[in-house]
Amino acid sequence: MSDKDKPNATGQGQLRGLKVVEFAHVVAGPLAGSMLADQGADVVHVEPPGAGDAARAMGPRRDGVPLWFKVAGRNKRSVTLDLHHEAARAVAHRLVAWADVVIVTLRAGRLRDWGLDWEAVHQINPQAVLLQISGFGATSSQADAPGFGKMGEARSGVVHLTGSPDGPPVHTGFSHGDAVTGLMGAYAVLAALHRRDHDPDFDGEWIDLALFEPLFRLVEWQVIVHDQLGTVPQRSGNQLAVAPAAVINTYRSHDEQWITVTSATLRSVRNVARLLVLPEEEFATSEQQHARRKELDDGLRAWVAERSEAECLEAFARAEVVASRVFDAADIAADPVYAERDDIVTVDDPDLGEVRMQAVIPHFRQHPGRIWRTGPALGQDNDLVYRDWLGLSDEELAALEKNDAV
Ligand SMILES: CC(C)(COP(=O)(O)OP(=O)(O)OC[C@H]1O[C@@H](n2cnc3c(N)ncnc32)[C@H](O)[C@@H]1OP(=O)(O)O)[C@@H](O)C(=O)NCCC(=O)NCCSC(=O)C(=O)O
Repeated sequence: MSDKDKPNATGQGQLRGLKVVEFAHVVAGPLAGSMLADQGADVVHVEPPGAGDAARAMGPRRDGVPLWFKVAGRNKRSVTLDLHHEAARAVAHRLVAWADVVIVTLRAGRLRDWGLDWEAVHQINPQAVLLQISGFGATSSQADAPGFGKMGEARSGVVHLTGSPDGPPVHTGFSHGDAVTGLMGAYAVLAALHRRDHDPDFDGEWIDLALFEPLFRLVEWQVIVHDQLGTVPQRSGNQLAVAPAAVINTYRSHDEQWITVTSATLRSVRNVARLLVLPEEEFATSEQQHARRKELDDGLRAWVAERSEAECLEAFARAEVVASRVFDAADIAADPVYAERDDIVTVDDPDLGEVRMQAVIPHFRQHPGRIWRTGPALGQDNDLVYRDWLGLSDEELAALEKNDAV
Protein backbone atom coordinates (compact mmCIF):
# COMPACT_ATOMS: atom_id res chain seq x y z
CA MET A 1 0.00 0.00 0.00
CA SER A 2 1.45 3.34 -0.94
CA ASP A 3 1.40 6.04 1.69
CA LYS A 4 -1.26 8.01 -0.09
CA ASP A 5 -3.61 5.01 -0.10
CA LYS A 6 -3.64 4.52 3.64
CA PRO A 7 -6.67 5.53 5.69
CA ASN A 8 -6.43 9.14 6.83
CA ALA A 9 -4.44 9.78 3.70
CA THR A 10 -4.65 13.52 3.99
CA GLY A 11 -2.71 13.34 7.24
CA GLN A 12 -4.12 16.72 8.08
CA GLY A 13 -7.42 18.49 8.47
CA GLN A 14 -9.90 18.85 11.27
CA LEU A 15 -11.73 15.60 10.51
CA ARG A 16 -8.77 13.33 10.19
CA GLY A 17 -9.79 9.79 11.10
CA LEU A 18 -13.54 10.34 10.63
CA LYS A 19 -15.04 7.51 8.59
CA VAL A 20 -17.87 8.33 6.21
CA VAL A 21 -19.73 6.21 3.68
CA GLU A 22 -22.03 7.67 1.05
CA PHE A 23 -24.84 5.77 -0.60
CA ALA A 24 -25.62 8.97 -2.39
CA HIS A 25 -25.88 10.21 -5.93
CA VAL A 26 -25.87 13.38 -8.01
CA VAL A 27 -25.24 16.63 -6.16
CA ALA A 28 -26.71 17.18 -2.69
CA GLY A 29 -25.55 14.13 -0.69
CA PRO A 30 -22.13 13.89 -2.34
CA LEU A 31 -21.60 17.57 -1.59
CA ALA A 32 -22.14 16.88 2.11
CA GLY A 33 -19.46 14.19 1.82
CA SER A 34 -17.23 16.56 -0.09
CA MET A 35 -17.33 19.11 2.73
CA LEU A 36 -16.22 16.40 5.17
CA ALA A 37 -13.57 15.00 2.77
CA ASP A 38 -12.05 18.45 2.29
CA GLN A 39 -11.39 18.55 6.01
CA GLY A 40 -9.62 15.20 6.03
CA ALA A 41 -12.40 12.65 6.61
CA ASP A 42 -12.10 9.27 4.86
CA VAL A 43 -15.16 9.37 2.63
CA VAL A 44 -16.12 6.29 0.66
CA HIS A 45 -18.50 7.03 -2.21
CA VAL A 46 -20.42 3.90 -3.17
CA GLU A 47 -21.41 3.91 -6.83
CA PRO A 48 -23.18 1.44 -9.10
CA PRO A 49 -20.79 -0.43 -11.40
CA GLY A 50 -20.94 0.52 -15.07
CA ALA A 51 -21.42 4.25 -15.40
CA GLY A 52 -21.19 5.05 -11.68
CA ASP A 53 -22.86 8.07 -10.16
CA ALA A 54 -24.76 10.18 -12.68
CA ALA A 55 -22.70 13.13 -11.41
CA ARG A 56 -19.71 11.71 -13.28
CA ALA A 57 -21.32 12.59 -16.60
CA MET A 58 -22.42 16.09 -15.69
CA GLY A 59 -21.07 19.32 -17.12
CA PRO A 60 -18.57 20.19 -19.84
CA ARG A 61 -15.74 17.84 -20.84
CA ARG A 62 -12.22 18.27 -22.04
CA ASP A 63 -11.07 15.57 -24.48
CA GLY A 64 -14.01 13.51 -23.31
CA VAL A 65 -13.10 13.88 -19.61
CA PRO A 66 -15.91 15.38 -17.49
CA LEU A 67 -14.60 18.33 -15.49
CA TRP A 68 -17.17 18.87 -12.75
CA PHE A 69 -16.58 15.48 -11.11
CA LYS A 70 -12.88 16.24 -10.77
CA VAL A 71 -13.97 18.76 -8.14
CA ALA A 72 -17.15 17.07 -6.85
CA GLY A 73 -15.40 13.75 -6.21
CA ARG A 74 -12.12 15.12 -4.91
CA ASN A 75 -10.58 13.81 -1.71
CA LYS A 76 -12.95 10.82 -1.73
CA ARG A 77 -12.61 7.10 -2.32
CA SER A 78 -14.68 5.52 -5.05
CA VAL A 79 -15.94 1.97 -4.72
CA THR A 80 -18.45 0.13 -6.87
CA LEU A 81 -21.21 -2.00 -5.43
CA ASP A 82 -24.40 -3.03 -7.17
CA LEU A 83 -26.95 -2.94 -4.40
CA HIS A 84 -29.43 -4.96 -6.44
CA HIS A 85 -27.39 -8.01 -5.32
CA GLU A 86 -27.85 -9.47 -1.88
CA ALA A 87 -24.13 -10.16 -1.52
CA ALA A 88 -23.41 -6.52 -2.35
CA ARG A 89 -25.88 -5.38 0.27
CA ALA A 90 -24.00 -7.48 2.83
CA VAL A 91 -20.85 -5.52 1.93
CA ALA A 92 -22.81 -2.28 2.18
CA HIS A 93 -23.79 -3.27 5.70
CA ARG A 94 -20.15 -3.88 6.55
CA LEU A 95 -19.40 -0.38 5.36
CA VAL A 96 -22.18 0.89 7.61
CA ALA A 97 -20.63 -0.98 10.53
CA TRP A 98 -17.21 0.54 9.67
CA ALA A 99 -18.44 4.13 9.40
CA ASP A 100 -18.96 6.93 11.87
CA VAL A 101 -21.25 8.69 9.40
CA VAL A 102 -23.58 7.26 6.76
CA ILE A 103 -24.99 9.52 4.04
CA VAL A 104 -27.98 8.24 2.08
CA THR A 105 -29.93 9.93 -0.69
CA LEU A 106 -31.75 7.05 -2.36
CA ARG A 107 -35.53 7.18 -2.12
CA ALA A 108 -37.11 5.87 1.08
CA GLY A 109 -38.58 2.71 -0.43
CA ARG A 110 -35.25 1.73 -1.92
CA LEU A 111 -33.45 2.41 1.34
CA ARG A 112 -35.87 0.10 3.13
CA ASP A 113 -35.50 -2.61 0.46
CA TRP A 114 -31.74 -2.40 0.63
CA GLY A 115 -31.43 -2.19 4.43
CA LEU A 116 -30.09 1.35 4.43
CA ASP A 117 -32.96 3.12 6.19
CA TRP A 118 -32.61 4.44 9.74
CA GLU A 119 -33.89 1.28 11.44
CA ALA A 120 -31.42 -0.91 9.56
CA VAL A 121 -28.47 1.45 9.89
CA HIS A 122 -29.13 1.95 13.60
CA GLN A 123 -29.34 -1.77 14.17
CA ILE A 124 -26.10 -2.47 12.30
CA ASN A 125 -24.22 0.40 13.90
CA PRO A 126 -25.94 1.95 16.94
CA GLN A 127 -23.31 4.69 17.13
CA ALA A 128 -23.64 5.79 13.52
CA VAL A 129 -24.83 9.22 12.49
CA LEU A 130 -27.16 8.87 9.51
CA LEU A 131 -27.66 11.84 7.19
CA GLN A 132 -30.68 11.15 5.02
CA ILE A 133 -31.42 13.67 2.28
CA SER A 134 -34.73 13.41 0.46
CA GLY A 135 -37.03 15.61 -1.57
CA PHE A 136 -39.67 16.13 1.08
CA GLY A 137 -38.41 14.59 4.31
CA ALA A 138 -38.95 11.18 5.89
CA THR A 139 -42.00 12.28 7.93
CA SER A 140 -43.83 13.78 4.96
CA SER A 141 -46.66 12.17 3.01
CA GLN A 142 -44.28 12.57 0.03
CA ALA A 143 -41.48 10.67 1.79
CA ASP A 144 -40.90 8.31 -1.12
CA ALA A 145 -41.29 10.83 -3.94
CA PRO A 146 -38.28 11.75 -6.07
CA GLY A 147 -36.83 15.20 -5.58
CA PHE A 148 -34.24 17.43 -7.21
CA GLY A 149 -32.63 20.57 -5.90
CA LYS A 150 -34.48 22.94 -8.22
CA MET A 151 -37.75 21.63 -6.75
CA GLY A 152 -36.33 22.44 -3.33
CA GLU A 153 -35.43 25.96 -4.44
CA ALA A 154 -38.95 26.52 -5.78
CA ARG A 155 -40.58 25.13 -2.63
CA SER A 156 -38.34 27.14 -0.28
CA GLY A 157 -39.82 30.47 -1.38
CA VAL A 158 -36.48 31.67 -2.77
CA VAL A 159 -37.44 31.38 -6.44
CA HIS A 160 -40.58 33.42 -5.87
CA LEU A 161 -38.37 36.13 -4.41
CA THR A 162 -35.81 36.10 -7.22
CA GLY A 163 -36.14 38.14 -10.40
CA SER A 164 -37.67 41.45 -11.34
CA PRO A 165 -41.15 42.37 -10.09
CA ASP A 166 -42.63 42.25 -13.59
CA GLY A 167 -40.67 39.20 -14.76
CA PRO A 168 -40.88 35.45 -14.13
CA PRO A 169 -39.43 33.79 -11.01
CA VAL A 170 -35.77 32.90 -11.54
CA HIS A 171 -33.45 30.16 -10.27
CA THR A 172 -29.78 30.88 -9.64
CA GLY A 173 -27.20 29.72 -12.18
CA PHE A 174 -25.89 26.73 -10.26
CA SER A 175 -27.16 23.87 -8.09
CA HIS A 176 -28.03 26.24 -5.30
CA GLY A 177 -30.60 24.13 -3.43
CA ASP A 178 -28.47 21.00 -3.66
CA ALA A 179 -25.31 22.77 -2.59
CA VAL A 180 -26.91 24.41 0.42
CA THR A 181 -28.49 21.09 1.38
CA GLY A 182 -25.09 19.41 1.23
CA LEU A 183 -23.53 22.13 3.28
CA MET A 184 -26.27 22.04 5.91
CA GLY A 185 -26.06 18.25 5.94
CA ALA A 186 -22.36 18.45 6.78
CA TYR A 187 -23.05 21.01 9.50
CA ALA A 188 -25.71 18.71 10.99
CA VAL A 189 -23.32 15.75 10.95
CA LEU A 190 -20.78 17.74 12.94
CA ALA A 191 -23.43 18.75 15.47
CA ALA A 192 -24.34 15.08 15.97
CA LEU A 193 -20.67 14.11 16.28
CA HIS A 194 -20.18 16.73 18.95
CA ARG A 195 -22.95 15.10 20.97
CA ARG A 196 -21.50 11.66 20.29
CA ASP A 197 -18.21 12.81 21.74
CA HIS A 198 -19.74 14.40 24.84
CA ASP A 199 -22.83 12.38 25.70
CA PRO A 200 -22.11 8.98 27.28
CA ASP A 201 -25.66 7.93 26.39
CA PHE A 202 -25.20 8.67 22.68
CA ASP A 203 -27.05 6.08 20.67
CA GLY A 204 -26.67 7.30 17.12
CA GLU A 205 -28.49 10.09 15.30
CA TRP A 206 -30.82 10.31 12.34
CA ILE A 207 -30.61 13.60 10.44
CA ASP A 208 -33.70 13.83 8.25
CA LEU A 209 -33.13 16.69 5.80
CA ALA A 210 -35.45 17.67 2.93
CA LEU A 211 -34.08 19.48 -0.12
CA PHE A 212 -36.25 22.54 0.38
CA GLU A 213 -35.50 23.03 4.07
CA PRO A 214 -32.02 24.60 4.07
CA LEU A 215 -32.95 27.53 1.81
CA PHE A 216 -36.27 27.85 3.62
CA ARG A 217 -34.35 28.16 6.90
CA LEU A 218 -31.94 30.71 5.51
CA VAL A 219 -34.53 33.28 4.35
CA GLU A 220 -34.86 34.41 7.92
CA TRP A 221 -37.67 36.94 7.53
CA GLN A 222 -40.10 35.17 5.22
CA VAL A 223 -42.22 33.25 7.71
CA ILE A 224 -42.34 35.83 10.48
CA VAL A 225 -43.27 38.65 8.09
CA HIS A 226 -46.11 36.61 6.68
CA ASP A 227 -47.21 35.55 10.13
CA GLN A 228 -47.11 38.97 11.75
CA LEU A 229 -48.08 41.27 8.87
CA GLY A 230 -50.12 38.92 6.74
CA THR A 231 -48.17 40.08 3.70
CA VAL A 232 -46.38 37.97 1.12
CA PRO A 233 -42.93 39.33 0.22
CA GLN A 234 -42.54 39.76 -3.54
CA ARG A 235 -39.73 39.80 -6.08
CA SER A 236 -37.94 43.12 -6.01
CA GLY A 237 -35.12 42.71 -8.50
CA ASN A 238 -31.79 43.15 -6.81
CA GLN A 239 -33.25 45.02 -3.87
CA LEU A 240 -33.89 43.14 -0.67
CA ALA A 241 -37.65 42.82 -0.28
CA VAL A 242 -37.54 43.49 3.45
CA ALA A 243 -34.62 45.91 3.84
CA PRO A 244 -36.34 49.06 2.65
CA ALA A 245 -33.51 51.49 3.26
CA ALA A 246 -30.89 49.54 1.38
CA VAL A 247 -29.54 50.50 -2.02
CA ILE A 248 -28.56 47.29 -3.79
CA ASN A 249 -28.40 46.91 -7.54
CA THR A 250 -26.24 46.16 -10.52
CA TYR A 251 -25.35 49.08 -12.76
CA ARG A 252 -23.69 49.17 -16.16
CA SER A 253 -20.61 51.30 -16.64
CA HIS A 254 -19.71 53.35 -19.69
CA ASP A 255 -17.38 50.57 -20.80
CA GLU A 256 -20.24 48.08 -20.42
CA GLN A 257 -19.16 46.32 -17.28
CA TRP A 258 -21.74 45.36 -14.67
CA ILE A 259 -21.01 46.61 -11.16
CA THR A 260 -22.88 45.67 -8.00
CA VAL A 261 -23.31 48.38 -5.39
CA THR A 262 -24.55 47.39 -1.99
CA SER A 263 -25.26 49.60 0.97
CA ALA A 264 -27.40 48.24 3.73
CA THR A 265 -26.65 50.41 6.76
CA LEU A 266 -27.53 54.05 7.47
CA ARG A 267 -23.93 55.16 7.08
CA SER A 268 -23.32 53.28 3.86
CA VAL A 269 -26.48 54.69 2.24
CA ARG A 270 -25.36 58.19 3.33
CA ASN A 271 -22.04 57.50 1.60
CA VAL A 272 -23.95 56.85 -1.63
CA ALA A 273 -25.86 60.12 -1.20
CA ARG A 274 -22.60 62.02 -0.67
CA LEU A 275 -21.07 60.46 -3.76
CA LEU A 276 -24.07 61.60 -5.79
CA VAL A 277 -23.65 65.10 -4.29
CA LEU A 278 -27.01 64.97 -2.54
CA PRO A 279 -27.33 66.72 0.86
CA GLU A 280 -26.22 64.08 3.34
CA GLU A 281 -28.37 65.47 6.16
CA GLU A 282 -31.48 64.60 4.15
CA PHE A 283 -30.51 60.92 4.38
CA ALA A 284 -30.10 60.71 8.14
CA THR A 285 -32.82 58.23 9.03
CA SER A 286 -33.99 54.92 7.66
CA GLU A 287 -37.36 56.51 6.77
CA GLN A 288 -35.70 59.33 4.84
CA GLN A 289 -33.50 56.88 3.01
CA HIS A 290 -36.41 54.61 2.18
CA ALA A 291 -38.49 57.48 0.83
CA ARG A 292 -35.69 58.41 -1.58
CA ARG A 293 -34.43 54.98 -2.46
CA LYS A 294 -35.54 55.30 -6.09
CA GLU A 295 -33.74 58.61 -6.40
CA LEU A 296 -30.53 56.98 -5.14
CA ASP A 297 -30.97 53.99 -7.42
CA ASP A 298 -31.67 56.12 -10.51
CA GLY A 299 -28.87 58.48 -9.56
CA LEU A 300 -26.39 55.65 -9.27
CA ARG A 301 -27.48 54.16 -12.58
CA ALA A 302 -26.86 57.45 -14.38
CA TRP A 303 -23.63 58.11 -12.46
CA VAL A 304 -22.16 54.70 -13.29
CA ALA A 305 -23.30 54.88 -16.93
CA GLU A 306 -21.19 58.02 -17.44
CA ARG A 307 -17.98 56.52 -16.09
CA SER A 308 -15.67 53.61 -16.82
CA GLU A 309 -15.59 50.64 -14.48
CA ALA A 310 -12.16 51.67 -13.19
CA GLU A 311 -13.32 55.21 -12.45
CA CYS A 312 -16.41 53.92 -10.68
CA LEU A 313 -14.54 51.43 -8.51
CA GLU A 314 -11.94 54.00 -7.56
CA ALA A 315 -14.59 56.55 -6.60
CA PHE A 316 -16.59 53.95 -4.71
CA ALA A 317 -13.50 52.94 -2.76
CA ARG A 318 -12.76 56.57 -1.88
CA ALA A 319 -16.34 57.17 -0.76
CA GLU A 320 -16.49 53.87 1.18
CA VAL A 321 -19.31 52.64 -0.98
CA VAL A 322 -19.13 48.87 -1.17
CA ALA A 323 -19.08 47.70 -4.77
CA SER A 324 -17.74 44.97 -7.00
CA ARG A 325 -17.35 44.21 -10.64
CA VAL A 326 -19.75 41.35 -11.40
CA PHE A 327 -17.12 38.62 -11.75
CA ASP A 328 -17.11 35.83 -14.28
CA ALA A 329 -14.77 32.84 -14.23
CA ALA A 330 -12.07 34.72 -16.15
CA ASP A 331 -12.21 37.60 -13.67
CA ILE A 332 -11.85 35.15 -10.80
CA ALA A 333 -8.81 33.55 -12.45
CA ALA A 334 -7.13 36.95 -12.87
CA ASP A 335 -8.11 38.56 -9.58
CA PRO A 336 -5.39 39.53 -7.09
CA VAL A 337 -7.55 39.03 -4.01
CA TYR A 338 -8.34 35.41 -4.92
CA ALA A 339 -4.59 34.98 -5.47
CA GLU A 340 -3.72 36.60 -2.12
CA ARG A 341 -6.18 34.25 -0.46
CA ASP A 342 -4.81 31.13 -2.20
CA ASP A 343 -8.39 30.33 -3.07
CA ILE A 344 -7.49 28.55 -6.30
CA VAL A 345 -4.94 25.76 -6.25
CA THR A 346 -3.28 23.51 -8.78
CA VAL A 347 -3.84 19.79 -8.37
CA ASP A 348 -2.37 16.91 -10.38
CA ASP A 349 -4.88 14.84 -12.24
CA PRO A 350 -4.11 11.56 -14.01
CA ASP A 351 -6.34 12.41 -16.99
CA LEU A 352 -5.84 16.13 -17.40
CA GLY A 353 -2.42 16.88 -15.97
CA GLU A 354 -2.49 19.98 -13.79
CA VAL A 355 -5.93 21.36 -13.05
CA ARG A 356 -6.98 24.49 -11.21
CA MET A 357 -9.85 24.32 -8.75
CA GLN A 358 -11.17 25.91 -5.58
CA ALA A 359 -8.95 25.37 -2.57
CA VAL A 360 -10.36 23.86 0.60
CA ILE A 361 -12.62 26.58 1.91
CA PRO A 362 -12.77 27.82 4.58
CA HIS A 363 -9.05 28.13 5.29
CA PHE A 364 -7.99 26.75 8.65
CA ARG A 365 -4.78 28.56 9.48
CA GLN A 366 -3.50 26.13 12.09
CA HIS A 367 -4.40 22.78 10.56
CA PRO A 368 -5.59 23.28 6.99
CA GLY A 369 -7.34 20.67 4.91
CA ARG A 370 -5.81 19.89 1.55
CA ILE A 371 -6.67 18.40 -1.81
CA TRP A 372 -4.75 15.17 -2.15
CA ARG A 373 -6.57 13.91 -5.23
CA THR A 374 -9.08 14.96 -7.84
CA GLY A 375 -12.30 12.98 -8.32
CA PRO A 376 -11.15 9.36 -8.62
CA ALA A 377 -11.87 6.87 -11.37
CA LEU A 378 -14.92 4.69 -10.81
CA GLY A 379 -14.07 1.86 -8.42
CA GLN A 380 -10.49 3.04 -8.08
CA ASP A 381 -10.48 2.18 -4.37
CA ASN A 382 -12.29 -1.16 -4.43
CA ASP A 383 -9.21 -3.08 -3.43
CA LEU A 384 -8.10 -0.69 -0.72
CA VAL A 385 -11.52 -0.33 0.88
CA TYR A 386 -12.80 -3.87 0.53
CA ARG A 387 -9.59 -5.72 1.22
CA ASP A 388 -7.59 -3.47 3.53
CA TRP A 389 -10.26 -1.53 5.35
CA LEU A 390 -13.13 -4.04 5.52
CA GLY A 391 -11.02 -7.18 5.46
CA LEU A 392 -12.87 -8.99 2.68
CA SER A 393 -11.13 -12.17 1.60
CA ASP A 394 -9.98 -12.99 -1.92
CA GLU A 395 -12.82 -15.51 -2.15
CA GLU A 396 -15.44 -12.98 -1.09
CA LEU A 397 -14.16 -10.45 -3.61
CA ALA A 398 -13.99 -13.04 -6.35
CA ALA A 399 -17.59 -14.06 -5.68
CA LEU A 400 -18.75 -10.44 -5.87
CA GLU A 401 -16.85 -9.93 -9.11
CA LYS A 402 -18.24 -13.12 -10.60
CA ASN A 403 -21.79 -11.85 -9.99
CA ASP A 404 -20.99 -8.38 -11.36
CA ALA A 405 -21.87 -7.06 -7.91
CA VAL A 406 -18.80 -4.77 -7.79
C1 LIG B 1 -32.25 11.57 -7.21
C2 LIG B 1 -33.53 10.73 -7.22
C3 LIG B 1 -34.67 11.54 -7.78
C4 LIG B 1 -33.28 9.52 -8.16
O1 LIG B 1 -34.43 8.69 -8.12
P1 LIG B 1 -34.42 7.22 -8.72
O2 LIG B 1 -33.66 7.21 -10.01
O3 LIG B 1 -35.84 6.74 -8.74
O4 LIG B 1 -33.52 6.39 -7.71
P2 LIG B 1 -33.76 5.85 -6.23
O5 LIG B 1 -33.57 6.91 -5.23
O6 LIG B 1 -35.06 5.10 -6.13
O7 LIG B 1 -32.59 4.83 -6.06
C5 LIG B 1 -32.44 3.69 -6.89
C6 LIG B 1 -31.49 3.98 -7.99
O8 LIG B 1 -30.27 4.40 -7.48
C7 LIG B 1 -29.26 4.11 -8.42
N1 LIG B 1 -28.14 3.63 -7.62
C8 LIG B 1 -27.38 4.48 -6.91
N2 LIG B 1 -26.42 3.83 -6.28
C9 LIG B 1 -26.56 2.52 -6.59
C10 LIG B 1 -25.85 1.35 -6.24
N3 LIG B 1 -24.79 1.42 -5.46
N4 LIG B 1 -26.27 0.18 -6.70
C11 LIG B 1 -27.34 0.12 -7.51
N5 LIG B 1 -28.06 1.20 -7.88
C12 LIG B 1 -27.68 2.39 -7.43
C13 LIG B 1 -29.81 3.16 -9.43
O9 LIG B 1 -29.99 3.88 -10.63
C14 LIG B 1 -31.16 2.78 -8.86
O10 LIG B 1 -32.16 2.66 -9.80
P3 LIG B 1 -32.54 1.26 -10.50
O11 LIG B 1 -31.33 0.90 -11.34
O12 LIG B 1 -33.76 1.52 -11.29
O13 LIG B 1 -32.76 0.26 -9.41
C15 LIG B 1 -33.85 10.17 -5.83
O14 LIG B 1 -32.78 9.33 -5.41
C16 LIG B 1 -34.11 11.21 -4.78
O15 LIG B 1 -35.17 11.85 -4.74
N6 LIG B 1 -33.17 11.35 -3.83
C17 LIG B 1 -33.30 12.19 -2.63
C18 LIG B 1 -33.08 13.67 -2.93
C19 LIG B 1 -31.81 13.92 -3.72
O16 LIG B 1 -30.72 13.72 -3.23
N7 LIG B 1 -32.02 14.35 -4.96
C20 LIG B 1 -30.92 14.64 -5.87
C21 LIG B 1 -30.26 15.94 -5.49
S1 LIG B 1 -29.12 16.43 -6.71
C22 LIG B 1 -30.03 17.29 -7.87
O17 LIG B 1 -31.11 17.65 -7.63
C23 LIG B 1 -29.38 17.60 -9.18
O18 LIG B 1 -28.33 17.06 -9.47
O19 LIG B 1 -29.98 18.39 -9.91
